[in-house]
Amino acid sequence: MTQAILELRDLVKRYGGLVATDHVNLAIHAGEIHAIIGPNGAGKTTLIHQISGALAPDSGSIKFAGKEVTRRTMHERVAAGLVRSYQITNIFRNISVLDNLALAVQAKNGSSMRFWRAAISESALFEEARAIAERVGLGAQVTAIAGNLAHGEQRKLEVGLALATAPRLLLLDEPMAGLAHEESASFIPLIESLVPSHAVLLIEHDMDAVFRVAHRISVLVAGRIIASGTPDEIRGNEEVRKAYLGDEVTA
Ligand SMILES: Nc1ncnc2c1ncn2[C@@H]1O[C@H](COP(=O)(O)OP(=O)(O)OP(=O)(O)O)[C@@H](O)[C@H]1O
Repeated sequence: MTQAILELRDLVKRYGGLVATDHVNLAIHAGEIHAIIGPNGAGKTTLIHQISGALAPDSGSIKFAGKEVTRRTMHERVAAGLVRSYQITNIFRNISVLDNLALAVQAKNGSSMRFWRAAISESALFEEARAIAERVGLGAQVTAIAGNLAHGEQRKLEVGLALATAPRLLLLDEPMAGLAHEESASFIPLIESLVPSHAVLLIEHDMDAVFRVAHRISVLVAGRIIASGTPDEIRGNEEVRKAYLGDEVTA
């Protein structure tokens, strides 16, 4: 097994009397797609907020790439390569796909002055932006105004914006929510293509997609991880069936 890129130890988050994250221990390995599934209200969003840095845990620790990041800001985590892909809200809707990506690449590189300094750096910027557009399947839409893209294409652009920050671990929070069937289907190869160059932590309600793309799955119920394993192991786990899956993935 490769080394863990992300390690959660005894993570706890309470909302008043409710324990939304109940002593969670979890290791995500470099190059893997790791999905977290669980019923509504299980604590998936709360967990991903703590990993991204949007929410501070009450106790426990988060280690990323061997370093303690529990009290690090979201910005510091992004700089270290721990990046969450936001749903659409990140996109500048009035500019092109390529300009959106170029701005994200520029942001990663720091100074806004650098953008104007030399033609060579500007062309390198757009070259990188174009490569990312290709990578997320938007190569033919680079000149399109982002706000005019179809919903599924905007989701792909969001992933592209996250990729522009050169993440080591990408947090994908329900990337397929609200997508039509064909749009979801075209998202699956995109998620698969992110590894092994990036690790992916996926939260997704579409069980068919999860069981297809994930290398490992952790099941969260009432704030606790009740099982972690390969899709086959999770499918065959009695406790998981009883607590959550039922007959949903018995095929
Ligand atoms: N800010 C908050 N204050 C109080 N309770 C909260 C808060 N945010 C979430 N909760 C509660 O914590 C529990 C976990 O919520 P969370 O949104 O993390 O679950 P989830 O697994 O992401 O659910 P879903 O799949 O429906 O999005 C739920 O019982 C929820 O009602």
